[in-house]
Amino acid sequence: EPVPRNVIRSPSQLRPNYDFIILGGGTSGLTVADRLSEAFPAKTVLVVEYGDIEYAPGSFDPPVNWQQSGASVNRWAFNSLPNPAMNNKTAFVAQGQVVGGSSAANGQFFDRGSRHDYDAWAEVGGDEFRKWNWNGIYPFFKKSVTFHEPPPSLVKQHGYTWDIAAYGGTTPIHSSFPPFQWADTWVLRDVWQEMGIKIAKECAGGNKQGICWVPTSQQPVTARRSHSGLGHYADVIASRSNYDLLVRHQAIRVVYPKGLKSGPPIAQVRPVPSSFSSDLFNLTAKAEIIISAGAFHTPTILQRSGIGPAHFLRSAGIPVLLDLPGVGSNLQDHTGGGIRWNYTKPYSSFPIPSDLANNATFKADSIAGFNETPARGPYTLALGNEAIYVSLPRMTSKSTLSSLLHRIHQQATSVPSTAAILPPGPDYGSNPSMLAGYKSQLLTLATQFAKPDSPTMETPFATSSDGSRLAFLLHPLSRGTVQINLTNPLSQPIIDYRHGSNPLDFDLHISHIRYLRQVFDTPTFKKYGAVETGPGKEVADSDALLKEYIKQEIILSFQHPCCTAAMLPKHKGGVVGPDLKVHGTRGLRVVDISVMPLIVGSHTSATAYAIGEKAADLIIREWKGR
Ligand SMILES: Cc1cc2nc3c(=O)[nH]c(=O)nc-3n(C[C@H](O)[C@H](O)[C@H](O)COP(=O)(O)OP(=O)(O)OC[C@H]3O[C@@H](n4cnc5c(N)ncnc54)[C@H](O)[C@@H]3O)c2cc1C
Repeated sequence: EPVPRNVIRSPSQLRPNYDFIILGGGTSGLTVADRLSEAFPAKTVLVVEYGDIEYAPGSFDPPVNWQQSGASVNRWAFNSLPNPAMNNKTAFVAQGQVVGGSSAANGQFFDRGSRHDYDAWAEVGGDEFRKWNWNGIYPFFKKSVTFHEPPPSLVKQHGYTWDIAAYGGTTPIHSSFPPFQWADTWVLRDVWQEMGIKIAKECAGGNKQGICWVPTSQQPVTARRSHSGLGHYADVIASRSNYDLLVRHQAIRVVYPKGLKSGPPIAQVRPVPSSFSSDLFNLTAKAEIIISAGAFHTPTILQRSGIGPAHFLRSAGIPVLLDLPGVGSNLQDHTGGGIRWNYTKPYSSFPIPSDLANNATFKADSIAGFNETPARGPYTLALGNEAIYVSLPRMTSKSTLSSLLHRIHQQATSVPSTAAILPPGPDYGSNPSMLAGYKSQLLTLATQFAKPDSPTMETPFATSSDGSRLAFLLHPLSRGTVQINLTNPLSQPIIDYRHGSNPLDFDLHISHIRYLRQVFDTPTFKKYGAVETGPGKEVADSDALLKEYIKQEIILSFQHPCCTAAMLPKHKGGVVGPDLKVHGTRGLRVVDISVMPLIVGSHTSATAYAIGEKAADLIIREWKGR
């Protein structure tokens, strides 16, 4: 397809100024840009995006680049600092670097959190933040996506279930169920039911527990990826003369020439690649600067602007404009270890995932099938479509749960222990606002963990003949940081997850793995002679050995970094208020998943869209008629 005329590559093509300037053209950023340019035909919107625009949807998708690893043209790949509590292992974590952001590079698993996850945002924040509870965000989930009901033939073949009441939007962000499932999906589906886990009809409507079918963020029929670069830019741009997109440019910082109260600030931007600070140029917004550069880059823009943890900024030689220690703190992500096994009795399901690697004819047919219309075969599947979600009360004994909750309360109510969990120093562990915020988070999570319908563990499936399954820790208690690189503040940030720095995360992992091991007692696993290869009974029976196993096996990022510019009151270490305005500033908002105060118990793209939709609604209400 031709590149639309509004794609801009050089500053000379820009208008003299814009009403709204959005820094980062990813999942949430383009959602906001689309809605603002639609609502205000007489106002101009500019998006500044680091990456390029890709007009071959699918070119970094299957079959060419299926389940890619490492960096590529459309994504950054980072290694975190070593995690001392995890045998000093580093996390590998990617971020979309393209128009569409991570929605153009992700695994397309398109679930939403439980209603309790969003209610927890409101609870941690307090009364002012109530509009972000489940009832407040649910309409924006519905608006954010067009769900395509599967045809009866697929429903019959795979048993897909859904509840159309959870959807209802007409936005060209599409979700659907693929025509294909691996044959051995049904093995684990049987196993979960034998363990007493119930099949849920729909998990996107706030009640998320049990065995869930999860749609993929893709077009039905063609099975091509649906992402914000298409649905919130390419698909809508023909009718918008007020929506510009500047690609291959990096937002460096915002500047308040006349002080914080006379915003909006100026945005300073430079081309990519660039090694000269003289390449920097200014962009002027009449209404607002809106930051949506993702959980790693949003805090770097703020920190380079002098908005962030004061002591750290001074050590970086940056004049402090605003002391907001929450900028770049509160980093969360999902981690997980799991169980492994081999089948010892004949296991004849075909096809299973390893057939793509081992069976050349099957692989060739799968590639051909993906390119047909309608598409068929395993490459229509992206990351998969099913998972179980289980709460602590449904997996552990009452005494294990109450001991865990007791220890969370102890951490929250004793300042020395709360402080010892956070990063050390005056910006974090000895900062009263950061302590107050973390204490609230712990107490809120303890309440949530006690609820039988609030899952703490996700395990996606299918299996394969040599099986392994992971237990995602949906609500971690450890908190990390993102900081600009002191030797080169314009380069990529330093990511310090600090996984396991709250030792109770190990207790959660231990509960999850012990629970998952019940698969070995099910008739279906016995039928196939499933033999456990990890962790094994001896290890699993010992807290100490199981902890070592977890350290060894754990995956340290499921690619869901978030929460680094949290929506919380300032006295709780928050960066933005309930209207997503940066505390103490004028004309500056953050609208991406950095604003989550607590990570949700789900993959994060659907929530990124919903945050973008709700942010746009707030901004439109404020500027209507002005
Ligand atoms: C490999 C991978 C797999 C994933 N799998 C899934 C999945 O299966 N399901 C799911 O729901 N979620 C998944 N996620 C997570 C999900 O996609 C993201 O959490 C979500 O899309 C983030 O949205 P965002 O708007 O906050 O940021 P992004 O969509 O990442 O947008 C940020 C944008 O800002 C741009 N940018 C950054 N810095 C600058 C700068 N200084 N100047 C200008 N532009 C800048 C980036 O290039 C990017 O386009 C995955 C993510 C990755 C990376």
